Amino acid sequence: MSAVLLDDIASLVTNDPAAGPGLLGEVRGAALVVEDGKVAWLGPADRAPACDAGVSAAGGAVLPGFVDSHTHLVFAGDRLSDFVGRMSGRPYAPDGIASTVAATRAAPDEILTANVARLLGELRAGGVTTVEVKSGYGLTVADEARALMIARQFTAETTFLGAHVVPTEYAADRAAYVDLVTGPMLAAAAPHARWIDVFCDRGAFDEAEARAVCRAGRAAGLTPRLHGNQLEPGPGVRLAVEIGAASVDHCTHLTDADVDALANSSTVATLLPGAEFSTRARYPDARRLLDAGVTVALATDCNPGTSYTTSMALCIALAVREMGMTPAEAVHAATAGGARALQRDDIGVLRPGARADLAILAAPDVGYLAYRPGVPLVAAVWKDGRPV
Ligand SMILES: N=CN[C@@H](CCC(=O)O)C(=O)O
Ligand SMILES: [Zn+2]
Repeated sequence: MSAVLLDDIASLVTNDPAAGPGLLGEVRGAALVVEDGKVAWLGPADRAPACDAGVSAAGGAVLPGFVDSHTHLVFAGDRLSDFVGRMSGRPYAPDGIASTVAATRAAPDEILTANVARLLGELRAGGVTTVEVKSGYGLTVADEARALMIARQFTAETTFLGAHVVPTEYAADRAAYVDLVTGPMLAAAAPHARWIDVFCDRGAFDEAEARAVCRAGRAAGLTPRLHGNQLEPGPGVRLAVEIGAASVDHCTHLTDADVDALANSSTVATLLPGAEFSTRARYPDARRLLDAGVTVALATDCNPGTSYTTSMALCIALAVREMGMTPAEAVHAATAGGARALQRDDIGVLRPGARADLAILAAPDVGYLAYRPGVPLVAAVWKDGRPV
């Protein structure tokens, strides 16, 4: 296959400290060569090798494609009325999930598949090149397996979230539902999933239930990741660290002990500011986590209940404006941080041998993603070395 030179890059974010200074490993006045879907070379433009073809970045910034490590894309219907209620002061509660479960169970495969495709198109247009997708709005053996099979058509990063909430038909017997999730539902889901997740929070699952779900998932070959500490301080972060989860997501209400535990672990803290925006909740304190040495990721949490956005740029802007991150830290968290949360080293970075997944901005610096909030700055997206 022929080599393609991407030239006229004002600022190239590599996330590779060997390539340039700072957290982002930035090269100014750069070029990048793509071959066979991978990065073959990058560096100052005046040292670029000759190539068969060339593309101009038109003086824009180029960065690794965003890695969205937390989404719930397989659903039907919407929850606009919940959102409107919250904007008038009603608090978020997980019981709203039941209405999305009902709509999702009733929807034919074609509707769910088309919905995922539409949302993935939005994510892609906004610069996301890798996406994790959870089940969790089926909550029966057949509906959870179906959600994962649909998600698998689009991504290898699929997550079994049968333990999202206890569905209404099991309200009188929670233990029976945990048995279902850790038994027949897990058996049906595992062939279609890489990860297992559990919502460990008020109104969802307690520590013992969450531990049982994670243990069963690990025994079935899935790696745990958790929703934790979204609604109140609780056991989620502690449990995630204890079991060696890849990531604990939300992290809005943390104790000093939680922050210490994360700092001394390999578990990533994935922050989801779209959820705080759309539930009018307090934002997580990213500064506190970063200063303690915790690895932080940013993700959209795209779902109809708490965060119906596909815009990673919005998440970056909120992280900078509301959570104490610098623009560089937020961009790093949305790229390299997401890759860490998915335990991937071939994405979230641009260096020779990495996947040529990248976004080209109609702006000269990635700081513009926060500086110009709400403006669609992603001019082009390449996945595996090809414009998409
Ligand atoms: N918090 C748990 N799950 C989703 C919300 C699901 C919903 O309300 O539909 C989240 O990550 O925010
Ligand atoms: Zn979630």
